[in-house]
Amino acid sequence: MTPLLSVRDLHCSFETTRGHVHAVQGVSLDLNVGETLALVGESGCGKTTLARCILGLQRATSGEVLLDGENLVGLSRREARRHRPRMQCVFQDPFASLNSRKRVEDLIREPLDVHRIGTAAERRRQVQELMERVGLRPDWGKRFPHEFSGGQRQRISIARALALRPAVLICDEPVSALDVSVQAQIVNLLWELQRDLGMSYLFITHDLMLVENFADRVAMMYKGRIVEEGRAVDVWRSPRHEFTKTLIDAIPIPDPDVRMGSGSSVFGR
Ligand SMILES: Nc1ncnc2c1ncn2[C@@H]1O[C@H](COP(=O)(O)OP(=O)(O)OP(=O)(O)O)[C@@H](O)[C@H]1O
Repeated sequence: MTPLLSVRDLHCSFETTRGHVHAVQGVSLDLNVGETLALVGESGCGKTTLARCILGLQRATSGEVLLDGENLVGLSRREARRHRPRMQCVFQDPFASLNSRKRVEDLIREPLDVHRIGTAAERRRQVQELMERVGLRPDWGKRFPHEFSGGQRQRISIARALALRPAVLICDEPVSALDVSVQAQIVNLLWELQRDLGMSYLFITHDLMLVENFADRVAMMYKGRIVEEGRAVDVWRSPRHEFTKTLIDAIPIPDPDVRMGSGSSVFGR
C-alpha cells in the first residue's frame, strides 16, 4: 500500500547567532490512510520543525515530503497552495493560535473563504455543522475566543482545521496546554472524528502515555532523528532505544482501582 504521506530523508538546519542548528537530521516516516502515527520526543528534539517542514511552513534543507506520491518540497507558493487543504494542523496553544479579534464563526469560516469553497450560505451552514461536530453550541458563533475555556478554544481550532476536509491532520501537542481532565475529552474528540471522517493523524507529543491507546504506530524522535519506530503496542511492551525506555520507566504505574481492568484506557480505545 502506498502511504498517504511519506517523508524521505528530511533535513532542516538553522543558522543562528549561537551557530548551526541541525534540527531535523534525515527523518523518514510513512503515514497510511486512516492511521495515527504518534511522533514522541522531548522538548527541542525537532518535532515542531519537522511538522512545519511537512506543512510547508518551513523550508526543508533537503529531502522529500510526498503527499499521494507528489513531492511538496521546493514547490512554488502557488503550487503549494493547491495541496494546503489536504493537510491541516492543530497547534499546541489555543490561546495564541486563534486571532482574538475575530468572532468564532469567522475564524472557522476563514479557510472556506480563502479557498473560495461554496456559496456564502453554504459556508455559514458548514460553520454551524462544524461547531456541532466538535461539541460547540452553534449559537456561540458570534462570541470571541477569550469568552471560551482552553478546551473549548481547542475545539474551535479543530473545527477550523476540519473545514477544508483534510486527509491529514497534524496535531502538534494539541492538549499539552490543557488541564488533564480536558485533555482526555479532546483526545476522545479527535479519536471520534478520525473514526467518522477517516483522516490520518500525525500526533506530536512529548507524553508517551497520552498516545498509549490512541496511536497505531509510534515514532520516537531524539536529537533530530527517529531512533525507534513500530506498532505502538510493540514499542510500549519492548522498547529498544534507551530514550524510549527512560520515558516508559518515568510513567507512574496506574492504580488498578482507577483503571478498570487490564488493557483498558482512559481514552476508551
Ligand atoms: N526558526 C528557528 N530558528 C533557529 N532555531 C530554531 C528555529 N526553530 C527551531 N529551532 C531550533 O531547532 C531545535 C528543534 O526545535 P523544535 O521546536 O522543532 O523542537 P520540539 O521538539 O518541537 O520542541 P518543543 O516540544 O519544545 O516545541 C531547537 O534547538 C530549536 O531551538
